[in-house]
Amino acid sequence: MSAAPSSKHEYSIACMPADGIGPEVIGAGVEVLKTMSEASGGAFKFHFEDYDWSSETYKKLGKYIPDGGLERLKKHDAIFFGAVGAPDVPDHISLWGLRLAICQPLQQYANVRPTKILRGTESPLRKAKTGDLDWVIIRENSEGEYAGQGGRSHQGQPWETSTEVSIFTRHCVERLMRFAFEIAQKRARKRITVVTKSNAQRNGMVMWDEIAAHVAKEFPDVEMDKMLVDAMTCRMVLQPNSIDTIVATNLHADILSDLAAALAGSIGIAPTSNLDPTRQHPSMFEPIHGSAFDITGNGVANPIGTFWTAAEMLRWLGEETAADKLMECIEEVCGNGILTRDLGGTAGTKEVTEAVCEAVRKSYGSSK
Ligand SMILES: NC(=O)C1=CN([C@@H]2O[C@H](COP(=O)(O)OP(=O)(O)OC[C@H]3O[C@@H](n4cnc5c(N)ncnc54)[C@H](O)[C@@H]3O)[C@@H](O)[C@H]2O)C=CC1
Ligand SMILES: CC(=O)C(=O)O
Ligand SMILES: [K+]
Ligand SMILES: [Mn+2]
Repeated sequence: MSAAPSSKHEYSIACMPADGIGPEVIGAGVEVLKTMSEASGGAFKFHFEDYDWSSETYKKLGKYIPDGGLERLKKHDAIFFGAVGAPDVPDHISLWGLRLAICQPLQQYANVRPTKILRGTESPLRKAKTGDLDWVIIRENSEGEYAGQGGRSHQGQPWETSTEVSIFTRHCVERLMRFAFEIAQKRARKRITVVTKSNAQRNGMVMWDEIAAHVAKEFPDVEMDKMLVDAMTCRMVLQPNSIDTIVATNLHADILSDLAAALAGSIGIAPTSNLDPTRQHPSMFEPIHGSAFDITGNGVANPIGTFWTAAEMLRWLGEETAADKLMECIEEVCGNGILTRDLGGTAGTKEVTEAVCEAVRKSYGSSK
């Protein structure tokens, strides 16, 4: 069972780089975490266990997760995940075979996706500077459009039929809304935007709105507004400063969070936490991006999204001070212009990783 934040300061981490640039960025993330542990003089420790579950495993064995695999995963405090997806496996097989096959049974129902413009980096938005865009998107991560309900019949026939049914249950929407409002309440601006599409989607999304309004009553100090998802894309681009916390469905938030990352500079910087807020199961931490086969093996993948992910994992495990320190080191390195190509720089994955490790050592006063 997953540990609640505790005084033991020793954590068992399942390391699952999986596909594409996953091994490159997770390798870099593990290096940074080990450096932090060492530089802190062992104030906290990690026991990493490697899991080679990937599209290669699938091609060899016909499945991503071996029998009994989920039970093995449950004994860890957290899962540090790269990305799944390979050019020669259909994307729906890989995503359902690994990422969703972990998130759903482990009830990691809250997906947290913060974004901001890091120091030393630029937003493609002309007027947005560091500090102007500082959002956290809370994505429903257990049902909605990715519930997996539906089917296909009469394949290949002119009358072929397929359904992709969105599922919204009161139980799941309510627990997610409460989680999102709690996050909004802890942030300085105490402001939440409930993203919806209740004009066109007249059942599930109408219930979604009603539950949001109901939960909002428990949080009188949180200012809530509601926005249709199409209009939300305009607001994100035109008035980034008017937004703080966003709560949205599985699909809507998936799309909005890639947009958010790009508006903050690059998809290569953004982290994701797949949380089981009850802490009954381990939570899973991953960069927001996918396996990026177009740049795999070139040594250019931006590891910042994975470092920020590592910071979010530290925070969840109760190592707040270390998490803040790591974020400060990331921003220092970016501020010094050590940036990968996606952020307009020339540094490779290795250079950025070494710079962050050095900043970590300095920050703990153990620079070599
Ligand atoms: N959670 C997961 O495991 C996810 C898996 N995927 C899978 O990944 C595969 C590729 O999907 P795409 O739609 O291409 O999305 P992607 O996020 O892998 O790549 C989109 C674009 O962003 C660039 N990019 C991504 N991460 C980067 C980084 N760290 N540094 C620099 N550039 C970066 C890529 O080079 C590419 O041009 C597919 O199989 C997809 O299903 C996609 C998203 C999430
Ligand atoms: C699958 C995907 O794109 C995501 O989880 O963000
Ligand atoms: K990922
Ligand atoms: Mn996505």
